Amino acid sequence: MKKPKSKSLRIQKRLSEVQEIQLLESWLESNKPDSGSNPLALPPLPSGAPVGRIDDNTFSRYAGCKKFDQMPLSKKTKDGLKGSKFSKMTDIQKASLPHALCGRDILGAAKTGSGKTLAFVIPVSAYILEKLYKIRWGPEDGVGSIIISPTRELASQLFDVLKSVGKHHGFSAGLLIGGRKDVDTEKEHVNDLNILVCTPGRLLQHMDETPNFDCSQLQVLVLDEADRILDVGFKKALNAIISQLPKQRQTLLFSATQTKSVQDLARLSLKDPEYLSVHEEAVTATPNRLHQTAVVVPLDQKLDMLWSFIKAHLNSRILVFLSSCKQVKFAFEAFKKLRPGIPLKCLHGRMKQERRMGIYSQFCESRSVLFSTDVASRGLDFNRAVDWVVQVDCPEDVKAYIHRVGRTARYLSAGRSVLFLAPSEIKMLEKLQEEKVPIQFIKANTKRLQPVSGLLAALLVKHTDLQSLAQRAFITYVRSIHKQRDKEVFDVMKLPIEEFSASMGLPMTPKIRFLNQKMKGNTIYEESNSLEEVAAKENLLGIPETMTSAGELKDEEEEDEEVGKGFLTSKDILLVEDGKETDAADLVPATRVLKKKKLKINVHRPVGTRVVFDEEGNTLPPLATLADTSSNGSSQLDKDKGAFYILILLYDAASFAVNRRYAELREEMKLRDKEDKLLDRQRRKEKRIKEKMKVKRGRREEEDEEAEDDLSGSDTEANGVRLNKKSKIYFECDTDDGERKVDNGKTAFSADSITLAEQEELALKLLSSMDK
Ligand SMILES: Nc1ncnc2c1ncn2[C@@H]1O[C@H](COP(=O)(O)OP(=O)(O)OP(=O)(O)O)[C@@H](O)[C@H]1O
Repeated sequence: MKKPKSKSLRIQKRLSEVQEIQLLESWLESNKPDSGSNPLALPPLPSGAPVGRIDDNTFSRYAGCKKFDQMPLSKKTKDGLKGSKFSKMTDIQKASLPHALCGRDILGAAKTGSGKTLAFVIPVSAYILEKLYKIRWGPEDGVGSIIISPTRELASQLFDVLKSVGKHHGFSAGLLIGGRKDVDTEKEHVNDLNILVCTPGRLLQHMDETPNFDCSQLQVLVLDEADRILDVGFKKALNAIISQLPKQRQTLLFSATQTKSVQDLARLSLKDPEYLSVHEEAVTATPNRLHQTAVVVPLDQKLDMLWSFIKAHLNSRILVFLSSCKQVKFAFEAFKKLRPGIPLKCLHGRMKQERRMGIYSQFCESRSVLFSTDVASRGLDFNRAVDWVVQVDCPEDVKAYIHRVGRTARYLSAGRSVLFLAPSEIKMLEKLQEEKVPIQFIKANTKRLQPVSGLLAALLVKHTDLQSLAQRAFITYVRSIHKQRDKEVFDVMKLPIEEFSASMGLPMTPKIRFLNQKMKGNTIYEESNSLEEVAAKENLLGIPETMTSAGELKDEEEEDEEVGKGFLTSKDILLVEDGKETDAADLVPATRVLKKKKLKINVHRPVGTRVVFDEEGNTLPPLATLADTSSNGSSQLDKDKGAFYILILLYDAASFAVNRRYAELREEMKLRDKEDKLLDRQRRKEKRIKEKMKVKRGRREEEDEEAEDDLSGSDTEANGVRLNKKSKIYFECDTDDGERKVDNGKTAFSADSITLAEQEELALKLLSSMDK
């Protein structure tokens, strides 16, 4: 009896949905604007209308809308947007939403922090919602939409936005990222999800391993940071993913630095894509509220400069970019021990995922300094609260620069950035300017530089683990420069190797084999290696570890050692239909110096003399100050407290201390070496003497036997014994100087130094004494 009742209820429900759709269609029809009518005057959509996609005819109507309210979005989406405090659309949202809602493929480009996320999250949720309503999309229909992000943190952030905007909806969504342990539980749930937010590696893993994983019904594919995902680092993984997706789908590509490569786009089988570059005509490629500066800092002073910068901005939230995990680890560990007076954190691809997420949220919440690799360079929003972006290591290209600085000055907020350029990297400044990056070149104020090299040297003596970290960081940095593609900016032969090593507190310059070979004219890694090959060899620079599938697997392996923690964390929520939330995702010891370069720092200079460097790294006359900006010569410090002046200072005392310490260490090592050699020589000498003695003793015994044969008498045995005994004493008390002590205290010469005649004479004496 119950069955027919529930069936009738279902029919009733379906009918009301059909009525809702009809209501919407009639509303759309009746509200069709006359040409020239003001789109802002559109009345709101009927409450609860299941609006998703629009057709080409209705598209133009929404082309001029400025608010989310005016768009053909469902009440639930609008409520979600309102709840997240989004009302006015940003330029990219205005430009892309109507197209996206029409089901068109889009290549969306807009400056960093301009709201691209919503530009794809809204159509995705709108479309999935529409599907849910119109064709009764259910778990059995499989995955309807996939959003791919290059990093785990970004995927997680996207997922949060989706949750917030889709709060009132009933679709299910899941976060699939590397570094999470409970893949099996993930496999059980993944088939029930309508929307997947994922990193390429993990998605591919599910495609390969999860039974019945079905993407054949996929409707919308989104690539956030599209140029990065289409880059060589992800090429194989992405090709494998694409090969398993249906060609009939909508594809949305968004990035601040969009790809226009025909080859890339062909891989994605885009259909007449809309290229929406809202800031293409803009004077600058970066946000207008971002104040960008660059300063020339010799490589061996970059740590001094960073330390001074941090000490001068203790009340700021600072994001520091370094080029490799090892450098991040070293700078973080060393600076932490030096206690700058502000909390320090670090983020890199070799960290366990939970820790990464924890650090990310902590940095969003409180004032601190975050040392990071490029893993944090794209997409992350850090609560729009980053005051400063400091690029200690030069970014690999202009794109990387734009994404790094884009972590500040997001949406309507302001921000500042500073780029430390080594004299050999100055070409980067030109490249940035060519790409419409309004960067102001400033000179260093040497007065406020606080050198840390001396302190680091002392730390490294105390903490051997830190010394090994420093060595690795040094080698990784040098190698990364060698592997950079842009040889105009990066030239490993121009690096002040010894000075750089000393600036990290290292007592000796670590040996770098490839550099040695390069100097001899043979490079280990050919310059013609593709980035992909290089990336396969090592995860360096613009290829953050997490972004390569290899990197992700490694992290997963590490994490697999940890048992018992589930993948269904509170951050990965499946929004289930009833609205309830369900839990868902090289060191060679330093012995030889490769190239003797003349130290720029004159150690014979009297301590306390101030040295000022110009932008080429050359010394300037004493007390030259570099505080003025190049353009007007006015003191930037006076103008703006926050602006960055550098600061070079009394370098002598520190460098003198470092050099003295190195000299002491060298002396100590020389002494130990000498002692070891002496000991070894002595041991070998003793061995030789013993062997000779053995031979002599044998000869002596033979002679004694002969003598015995010549002698008459009855106590031969006793005599022989006595003779042997004396012989033993005679030879056993060898001294090092070739003298032998006999048991009666008289000195006798060794068998080596007495002649045969003397030996015979001695034997006769002994025999005669025995006769007595
Ligand atoms: N319409 C809007 N109204 C108010 N705030 C918005 C709006 N759209 C986006 N934002 C906010 O602007 C900030 C930047 O947005 P988002 O992260 O989407 O930028 P993006 O263009 O994707 O940046 P990136 O290029 O770095 O990835 C976020 O804090 C977001 O909440």
